[in-house]
Amino acid sequence: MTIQNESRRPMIEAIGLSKFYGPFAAARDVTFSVGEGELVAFLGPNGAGKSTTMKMLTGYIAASEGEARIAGHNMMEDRIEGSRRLGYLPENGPLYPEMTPFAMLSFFAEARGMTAARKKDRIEAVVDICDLSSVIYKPTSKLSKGFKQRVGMSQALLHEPDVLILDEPTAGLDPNQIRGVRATMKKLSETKTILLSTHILQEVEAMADRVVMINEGRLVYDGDVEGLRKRGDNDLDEAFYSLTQDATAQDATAS
Ligand SMILES: Nc1ncnc2c1ncn2[C@@H]1O[C@H](COP(=O)(O)OP(=O)(O)OP(=O)(O)O)[C@@H](O)[C@H]1O
Repeated sequence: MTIQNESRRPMIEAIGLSKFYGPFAAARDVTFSVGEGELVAFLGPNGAGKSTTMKMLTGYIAASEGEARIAGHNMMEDRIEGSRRLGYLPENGPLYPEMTPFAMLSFFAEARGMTAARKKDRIEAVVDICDLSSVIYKPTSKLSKGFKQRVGMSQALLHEPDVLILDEPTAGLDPNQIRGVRATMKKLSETKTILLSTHILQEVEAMADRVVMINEGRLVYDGDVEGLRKRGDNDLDEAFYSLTQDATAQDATAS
């Protein structure tokens, strides 16, 4: 990716997002944006607040404070328009595990008001992209973790969104499956804006050229992979360690 973020149209915007559960802040004043065509890794240890922030960005849960925008649409006030542009892979994979992938994709295509011809085209397209042809008539609950993730991905891609928010798309997969999912995402990143969460550093190195990192609900880094590496004496593991020690002491700007 050669264009700097500043010159791109913002497609995913977190503007001072906070989520409180009683006195506990799962996310606190999280602000960042992802420009058109960028693939950004959303990094943080378990429990850092990645899923919570992604759920606010997609409009799946309401923010306690702040605003989420997708392609310029406020996801609380204008969620339908924003959702037309957005594909979301939730952390626990596809909905409706008792359905077959074909039944689920048909259901979502109809719910989105697709014509019969478009429904057929789009189902064929996502079955091809996600390599699902061997399982489309098997109940999703009976599929391997890798196939379940791909079913979730097919649902996220069905309406041809140009923005993708993917919550740990490689979680629980074996190395071959991870390779497949990464290849799919690299291909998708040629035409789409992608935010993907992970707590795996190799994933960041392999996929993204920008990293947004949170710890204990707060943003602790927003910059390129090289800048992150420098935070840890040229070692990503070290950078991750130091940025997750004391969230309140961190400077959230890139070096
Ligand atoms: N509905 C809820 N009620 C209370 N606490 C919650 C709720 N949802 C999330 N949390 C807490 O908020 C914090 C952030 O959770 P979140 O799932 O966003 O983290 P994460 O970075 O996605 O972690 P992981 O990588 O383990 O999925 C955790 O401490 C979690 O227990």
